[in-house]
Amino acid sequence: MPVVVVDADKAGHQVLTEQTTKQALRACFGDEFFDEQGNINRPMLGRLVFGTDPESKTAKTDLESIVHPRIGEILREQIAAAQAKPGITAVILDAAVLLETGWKDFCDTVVFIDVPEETRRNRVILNRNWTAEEFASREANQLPLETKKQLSDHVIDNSTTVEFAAQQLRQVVAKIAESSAKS
Ligand SMILES: CC(C)(COP(=O)(O)OP(=O)(O)OC[C@H]1O[C@@H](n2cnc3c(N)ncnc32)[C@H](O)[C@@H]1O)[C@@H](O)C(=O)NCCC(=O)NCCS
Ligand SMILES: Nc1ncnc2c1ncn2[C@@H]1O[C@H](COP(=O)(O)OP(=O)(O)OP(=O)(O)O)[C@@H](O)[C@H]1O
Repeated sequence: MPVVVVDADKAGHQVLTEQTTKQALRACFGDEFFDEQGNINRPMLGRLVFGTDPESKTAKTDLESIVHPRIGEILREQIAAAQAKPGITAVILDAAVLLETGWKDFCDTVVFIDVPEETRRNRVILNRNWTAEEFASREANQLPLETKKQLSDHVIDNSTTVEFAAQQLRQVVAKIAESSAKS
């Protein structure tokens, strides 16, 4: 089943390398968030915006107001490019903040990937080198998962293997493709 995945985290990283964004971020956050080559220090910015300091919330709002419009543009472009490819069954937009940002409007259907809290925490500690605190603060900065789940059209259980989750995803994509072929 040919699908294209558009990754919002990747688009976010790309935006942080663009000159216009870097100028706006330097003006907003200062030189200390850049290394000697002029690249943004992502871990440092992450610590600020997902931190417990009183200024963290404002910093996150400032960061998002700078980067989200441009990320949205890139996502739209990537989705359009994927749709133009021959033989594509679906385009999957992978975005943690899909509902918060309104990027949901680029989609026909919203799929929630369901994983118990302890498993989620263990996976990112193991694979992303996050601490339990980093995991908690990222999630606390998103809509509550129960809300995300309620606002979604489909739920996929990813508590076990990637293969099992992929199998469910294939079924969801087939169902959507079938109903859009009918309409
Ligand atoms: C703060 C930044 C510099 C931290 O970079 P870092 O490499 O540590 O994280 P990365 O970008 O890989 O994101 C990893 C995860 O953090 C969470 N996260 C990232 N940004 C946000 C956000 N604005 N709100 C809530 N959670 C977020 C998501 O679960 C995401 O999948 C970076 O995340 C960023 O620029 N965020 C703003 C853009 C954005 O919203 N990106 C997420 C698109 S889904
Ligand atoms: N079924 C699975 N078995 C083992 N590890 C998994 C499984 N599914 C995902 N992971 C791992 O869990 C971590 C988080 O998964 P993933 O990046 O897909 O989540 P995400 O919801 O997109 O997170 P974020 O929104 O923060 O990017 C990754 O390191 C990934 O490799």
